[in-house]
Amino acid sequence: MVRHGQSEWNLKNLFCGWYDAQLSDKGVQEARTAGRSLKNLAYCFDIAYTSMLSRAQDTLQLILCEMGVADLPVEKTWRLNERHYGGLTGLNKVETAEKYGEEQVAIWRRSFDVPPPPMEKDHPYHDMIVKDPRYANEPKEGEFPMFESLKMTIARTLPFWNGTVVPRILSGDQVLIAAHGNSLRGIVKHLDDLNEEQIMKLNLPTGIPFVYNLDCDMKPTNPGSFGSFQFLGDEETVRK
Ligand SMILES: O=C1c2ccccc2C(=O)c2c1cc(NS(=O)(=O)c1ccccc1O)c(O)c2O
Repeated sequence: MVRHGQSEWNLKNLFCGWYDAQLSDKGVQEARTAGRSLKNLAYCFDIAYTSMLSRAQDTLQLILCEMGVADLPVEKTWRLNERHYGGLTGLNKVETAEKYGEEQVAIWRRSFDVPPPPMEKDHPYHDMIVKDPRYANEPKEGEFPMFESLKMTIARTLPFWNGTVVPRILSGDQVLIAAHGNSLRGIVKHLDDLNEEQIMKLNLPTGIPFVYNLDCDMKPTNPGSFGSFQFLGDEETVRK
């Protein structure tokens, strides 16, 4: 699995969520480097999954090109999208604190199930996101989020993991997932049976692939430092 490379909004430290920010130049380089390390380590995949957002899709394409397998089957799902930050989408640190106060920010930072405020109809990015043709078929009516807590994000990512990825892996396929910090947290929390505090401490670095080897009970077999995945290439700090 790999978290997308740095995006233009990561660079500006803005809440991005479902806004379709592009990769920064650094993010493009990170994705290429990830592809080269996967190629050098002779990884080969039968299928790849990614989100509906360009920063993850482009990271995946750059990786596949570097590996020389640009024609690998790819499936895209909203369930791998980044957490939806609701009304905070597009705000930076100062604007968030100004608008909601340091106290509220501190509560949000340490909460697993406290959601941000919803993205209202008059939000600058509301129509751009809700009316995007990429979401014509899904999420289904009533499933389209206007805000998500981390708990809510994990709850809509795991049905994809259990319903689509697990059968693939049990059939013997090697799977590559290019997604986002919080949707990948959901999968890691599930595989390593982490509690809420542990998963909130885990900050996956951008563009560094990490590997799970799973047994026939879908339990991780490789021991690891934090959780049981292992980073390829140099490991950055993965804790806050
Ligand atoms: O306000 C939030 C927040 C609000 C609502 C849901 C989740 C979070 C959240 O997860 C979070 C926040 C702030 C910061 N740090 S910060 O206050 O320095 C900050 C604020 C705004 C934009 C970027 C920043 O780095 C974090 O590191 C977070 O993980």
